[in-house]
Amino acid sequence: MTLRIGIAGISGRMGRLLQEEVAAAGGTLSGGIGRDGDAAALFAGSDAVIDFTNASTAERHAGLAAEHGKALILGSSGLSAAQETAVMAAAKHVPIVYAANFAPGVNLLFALAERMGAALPPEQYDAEIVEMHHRQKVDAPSGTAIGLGRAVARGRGRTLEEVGMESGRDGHTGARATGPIGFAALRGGQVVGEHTLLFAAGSEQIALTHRSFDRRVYATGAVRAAQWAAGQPAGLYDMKHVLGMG
Ligand SMILES: NC(=O)C1=CN([C@@H]2O[C@H](COP(=O)(O)OP(=O)(O)OC[C@H]3O[C@@H](n4cnc5c(N)ncnc54)[C@H](OP(=O)(O)O)[C@@H]3O)[C@@H](O)[C@H]2O)C=CC1
Ligand SMILES: O=C(O)C1=N[C@H](C(=O)O)C[C@H](O)C1
Repeated sequence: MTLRIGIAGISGRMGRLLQEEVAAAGGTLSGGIGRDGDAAALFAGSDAVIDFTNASTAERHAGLAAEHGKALILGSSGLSAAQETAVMAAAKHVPIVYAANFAPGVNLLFALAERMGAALPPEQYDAEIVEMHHRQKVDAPSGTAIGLGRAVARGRGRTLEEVGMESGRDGHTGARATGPIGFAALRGGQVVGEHTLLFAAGSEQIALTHRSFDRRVYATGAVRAAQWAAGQPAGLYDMKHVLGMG
């Protein structure tokens, strides 16, 4: 039997592509909902649900996945700490792939960010993350930018909360502090997604940039994650597990 995949956010930019990618991967589209849809019925009739909606809906869908015993692929960004805690609680009951970014190249960048964080000490190298997205994006910094910040902090043996985030610099900010990771978010036009991680020191700078040209790269990754997750025990996973990078 083919995997029955449901889509939450089916009329959105991602949802429209996900429909095509489910078919291309040989899955069965079990249904799709927008804001007025019946989420409980979607979960009941699916083996796995892919959610690209928004933070509060994602939290609710994590609860429904646990209740119905179904795998969940979570692409929505902008979740608060409390919402992420709720996702972690649901993942005790079902497999959940919660990925800030489903593009393979970005997941390699996460691994490189951790290595760079470990190799380039904060006393000498200021870490800055710049991202740009389309004008419709409602959250900032992007989930991917935060993921990069978390990876750099992890490389430095700390959490992002411990090292601190400096974002929205404006006016008389004073000199840059040593340690916090800087974030800048640009919004405009129809930019699919661009992220640059850079480390600046007194006498050198190193920067890595990822650009997505087509959001289909996320849809392909999310469907691949659904096929992978359906065979996994309960737990919280991300794309590095799906790609065999973790
Ligand atoms: N992790 C990743 O790789 C990626 C993550 N994203 C994230 O995915 C999310 C969606 O992005 P995008 O597709 O561009 O956004 P869109 O705004 O285009 O689509 C979101 C869709 O969610 C639907 N929605 C809103 N509330 C609910 C609800 N309660 N139940 C079901 N559906 C609901 C909306 O439906 P309606 O039409 O009824 O309003 C809308 O169509 C964002 O958080 C974005 O940051 C995006 C790309 C890649
Ligand atoms: O909203 C988007 O479009 C994207 N959101 C994700 C994020 O917040 O990082 C992933 C990708 O950058 C596109």
